[in-house]
Amino acid sequence: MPAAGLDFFSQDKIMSQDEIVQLVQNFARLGVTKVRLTGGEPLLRRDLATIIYRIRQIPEITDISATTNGTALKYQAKDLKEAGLDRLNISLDTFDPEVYKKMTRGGNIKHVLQGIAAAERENFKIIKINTVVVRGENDQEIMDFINYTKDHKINVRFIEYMPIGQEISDWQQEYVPLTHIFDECHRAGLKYSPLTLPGNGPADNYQIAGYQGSFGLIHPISERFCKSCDRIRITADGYVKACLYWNEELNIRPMINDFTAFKHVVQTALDNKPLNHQMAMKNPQQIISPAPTWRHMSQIGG
Ligand SMILES: Nc1nc2c(ncn2[C@@H]2O[C@H](COP(=O)(O)OP(=O)(O)OP(=O)(O)O)[C@@H](O)[C@H]2O)c(=O)[nH]1
Ligand SMILES: C[S@@+](CC[C@H](N)C(=O)[O-])C[C@H]1O[C@@H](n2cnc3c(N)ncnc32)[C@H](O)[C@@H]1O
Ligand code: SF4
Repeated sequence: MPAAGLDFFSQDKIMSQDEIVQLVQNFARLGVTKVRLTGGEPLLRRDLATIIYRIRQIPEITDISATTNGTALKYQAKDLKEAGLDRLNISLDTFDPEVYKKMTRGGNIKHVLQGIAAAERENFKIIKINTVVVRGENDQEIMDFINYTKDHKINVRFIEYMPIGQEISDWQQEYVPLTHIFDECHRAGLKYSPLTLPGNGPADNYQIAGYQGSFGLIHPISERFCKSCDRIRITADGYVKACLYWNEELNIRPMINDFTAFKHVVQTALDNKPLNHQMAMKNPQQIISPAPTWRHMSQIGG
């Protein structure tokens, strides 16, 4: 979220429930089997559970997950599970209330911890915590997160800070290579082994012997995973965004009820998708320019 905040879209600008469900049906016809509801903040949508329930009725969709900041989860975890949500990823970058407040620009960590506890009670297939490691902010807490996995059946994923949007100018100051986490484990004498978990994302997962939970590394910068990228993003206002780092967006909202035109837009977005984000990293200003479609990470959803 940028320091200056963001305006909420007006109601007519975001896709309706029927449009979202039809959009997923179209993607199911094109072979998509997995859906993630992210944000913005998905739990701000009052009809989220109904959307999940309706997506659950699409036979081709075998995996429904959501990524949330967790603050409203204590009220909604049960409904989301009952609606058919399989998996939940919750963002938590720190255990320190003051650092949390600073990193989230005013958030209250108590609500998130209550949300995580509510989710744990609901028996989701898996709960993951997303922790973006930012130099000088939370990189001192890596062992706290590792230790958290001892008694929590949760997968903590350390994510390399990615320069998206305005943050791009100073990203190297914020960035911590994730090999640092292995160093910390070695220093603490902790032995870890690789692990396979439910999920479709790019994380490499590990578990420390005897711990209930596990940890994962998502390293878009130090070790690119673009070669295996099979994700396509649709923004809340109905644009196809084929790559996190790519500025191009195609408006698919007008084609939702015209499958041939819909398919054509998806194909065009995929044809135009960059091979990888190397160029963006090398010379970001050239690629991610403040074009009309330019968005912050908090608007794309990861
Ligand atoms: N550059 C890049 N980063 C990604 C991509 N997918 C996920 N990430 C990073 O990983 C973070 C967590 O992603 P989530 O959307 O919570 O889930 P995931 O790990 O991809 O998916 P699952 O493994 O299915 O849980 C995102 O916020 C991004 O920082 C990708 O395709 N490209
Ligand atoms: C952008 S948020 C959107 C969903 C939801 N509002 C939330 O807070 O989880 C999705 C994920 O993106 C990750 N993220 C945000 N900014 C990032 C950055 N600059 N680099 C890498 N990951 C980032 C967060 O950890 C979060 O888990
Ligand atoms: S192609 Fe884009 S979205 Fe896919 S992994 Fe690479 S940077 Fe991420």
